[in-house]
Amino acid sequence: MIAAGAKSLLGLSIASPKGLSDSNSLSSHSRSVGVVRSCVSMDGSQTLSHNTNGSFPELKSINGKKQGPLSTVGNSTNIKWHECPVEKVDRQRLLDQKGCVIWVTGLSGSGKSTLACALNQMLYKKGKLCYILDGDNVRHGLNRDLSFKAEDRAENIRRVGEVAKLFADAGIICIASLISPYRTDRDACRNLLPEGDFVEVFMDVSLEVCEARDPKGLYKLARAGKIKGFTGIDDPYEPPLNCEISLGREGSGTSPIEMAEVIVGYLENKGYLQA
Ligand SMILES: Nc1ncnc2c1ncn2[C@@H]1O[C@H](COP(=O)(O)OS(=O)(=O)O)[C@@H](OP(=O)(O)O)[C@H]1O
Ligand SMILES: Nc1ncnc2c1ncn2[C@@H]1O[C@H](COP(=O)(O)OP(=O)(O)O)[C@@H](O)[C@H]1O
Repeated sequence: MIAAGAKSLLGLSIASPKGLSDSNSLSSHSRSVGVVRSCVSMDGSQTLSHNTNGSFPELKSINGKKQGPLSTVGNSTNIKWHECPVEKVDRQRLLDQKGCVIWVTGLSGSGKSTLACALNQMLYKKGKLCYILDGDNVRHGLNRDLSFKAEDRAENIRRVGEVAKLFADAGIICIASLISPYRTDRDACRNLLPEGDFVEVFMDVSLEVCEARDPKGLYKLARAGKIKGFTGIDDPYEPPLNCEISLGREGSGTSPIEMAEVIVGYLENKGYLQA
């Protein structure tokens, strides 16, 4: 409970979540802060306080850190990374889990979305916070400008990889379920994250099975030439060479729940279901 760790520091009252790391403690930053008034949240607990004029303390002035150099990243010039005293490790303690990305790749109809939902439900029941980035869904908004030609698929994966990285940094278990047909695009997402935090899950389901399922009728349209560049029909799919988890090979008889259990077991073993 946030109130349990509330700090009163020379007039600066900061709600300190259970286990806020000492290295991030705000106590040493309190000197330059003037008169402040605490906020009391709905449950009566004390939260981050603000100055009497209503503004929150200026973190830049209380940080007292030297400013780093300006950078150029892509087309963004003169930009600077801003640090915050509340870091990933603190968010993870709050959630009692470790942020990571479960990247589910496979043909259309291989069961990516079904698995993502089953996994989300299973982790939710264990009190773990997940968020699903599903290819179909993300293309309804953030990536609505992208087509299915190779460079747009690459941009689709790049953006989702970056968003997934932010979710992982938030301490959340992010499940990204996209066809993501190209190895280099998936590997680029892997390389955005610390070692171990990117778990590639391959839905190893044959084209024949996916086509027989055809829940949206897209394979039928692709076979009829009404959809061009459909993955597996007239567009490539490159299966992973070194994924962490491979699921769904015919004959294994794995249901979505059994598949989700495999991933939960993996996360438990690797320590991601605790801070
Ligand atoms: N040409 C073509 N090829 C493959 N898939 C197509 C295509 N056109 C539309 N769709 C629908 O889009 C869904 C896949 O989107 P993704 O963002 O996951 O694709 S990709 O990762 O950019 O390749 C995919 O959803 P899933 O069936 O859930 O995989 C399809 O419903
Ligand atoms: N493990 C499974 N075994 C049998 N059928 C499945 C399994 N997972 C999903 N399905 C079915 O296959 C179809 C495609 O699943 P879906 O999750 O939408 O795949 P994708 O997201 O990869 O396109 C759906 O009709 C779904 O009910």
